[in-house]
Amino acid sequence: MKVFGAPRRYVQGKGALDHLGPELARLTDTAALVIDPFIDDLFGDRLQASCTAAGVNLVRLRFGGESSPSEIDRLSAALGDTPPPLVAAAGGGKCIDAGKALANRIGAKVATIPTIASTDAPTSHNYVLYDDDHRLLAVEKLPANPDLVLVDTQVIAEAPRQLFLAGIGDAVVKLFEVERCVAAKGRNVFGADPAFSALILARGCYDVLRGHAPAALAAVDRKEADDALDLVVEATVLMSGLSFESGGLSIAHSMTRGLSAVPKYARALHGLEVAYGVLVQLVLEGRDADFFADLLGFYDAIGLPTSLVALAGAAPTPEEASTIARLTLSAPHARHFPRVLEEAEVVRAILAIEAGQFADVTRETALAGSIMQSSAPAMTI
Ligand SMILES: NC(=O)c1ccc[n+]([C@@H]2O[C@H](COP(=O)([O-])OP(=O)(O)OC[C@H]3O[C@@H](n4cnc5c(N)ncnc54)[C@H](O)[C@@H]3O)[C@@H](O)[C@H]2O)c1
Ligand SMILES: [Zn+2]
Repeated sequence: MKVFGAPRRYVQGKGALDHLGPELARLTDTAALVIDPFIDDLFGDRLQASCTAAGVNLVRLRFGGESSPSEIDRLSAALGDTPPPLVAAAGGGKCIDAGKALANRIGAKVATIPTIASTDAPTSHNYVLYDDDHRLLAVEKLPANPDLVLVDTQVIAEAPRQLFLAGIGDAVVKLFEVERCVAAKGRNVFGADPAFSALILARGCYDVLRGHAPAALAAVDRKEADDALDLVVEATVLMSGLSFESGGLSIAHSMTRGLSAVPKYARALHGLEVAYGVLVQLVLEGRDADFFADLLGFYDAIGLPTSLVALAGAAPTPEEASTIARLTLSAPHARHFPRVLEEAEVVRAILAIEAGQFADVTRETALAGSIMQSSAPAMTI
């Protein structure tokens, strides 16, 4: 069976925050709002006013900083005995995930209001829980994707550039991962067959980023939403999220399992880690020199990392490269590749990239993995 999941309604534009009230009024007359304290100070009163004008009673809860069971206990207790039928969350990925966890706990609908375009949390039906020491505990699932995603592009334009760049990195890899998952007949995030629509969205996402990411970053530098930023936000928040959930993942996201186990890379932003990780995937796929010249030109133009030195300021030791390769291959999405990968070839790819040898290693691994050409049914658009 193939499954395609998506939010019920997506609203994006300059000044979208002022539409929160009318949008929530379509769903409920009472809502809780889990809100990043920084965002509450800037926009909390404005969100409250929009809801009051639309007849929606909004209970504001300031987010404590971690998407953890103890934080969900605290937020849930603050709502008392009559929890609202909808939980909205305004902030970064952690705050949104805490809002989703709270909603799941009390059986409420979900609305997300991302204030940075850095992750796929706003549209997905997943949420990530950590313990109070910031260690990953679990990835949980909501019964459905959010009922509403509301994105104010001016808020995103005023947020930090590096988080916007990380969102671009997380989105640019989706085409290559969905292609591999589809070709390998892998499973998407719903545990089902990938939907062809997800591949089309991943292709559209990639094309938007290649065409408009530099101009969108310039808009972030000016702190002013424009048409380029508008398109890129739709790609990084909506298209990226839909394409990975319904299309599936591959080596690029599997690399985060290896990178997060090596202290010098563990603190890098997720989107920058996967932007690097997809280079390892593409070397293993056997892409040619022209392909890399084109893609690396794009990376250089916008500041995405083309090596681990660029990601975190230090090259891996051979032992660290082995650790990264071993843990990467233990990730479930690593099976979404047309052949079974050996640890040694992943290590070779990692070390070759540090030496700037993208296409040299390509020839070697392409020969070693020649079954890839014959067993991968190409899905072209
Ligand atoms: N649910 C999913 O599908 C999914 C997918 C990817 C990642 N995640 C999760 O997302 C989290 C990471 O999210 P993130 O990268 O957004 O980081 P984050 O949520 O930690 O936010 C980063 C910082 O940005 C600040 N911030 C938020 N909006 C701002 C604004 N407009 N201007 C200035 N600062 C602002 C926040 O206060 C915070 O300090 C992780 O916990 C990860 O597990 C979830
Ligand atoms: Zn991601």
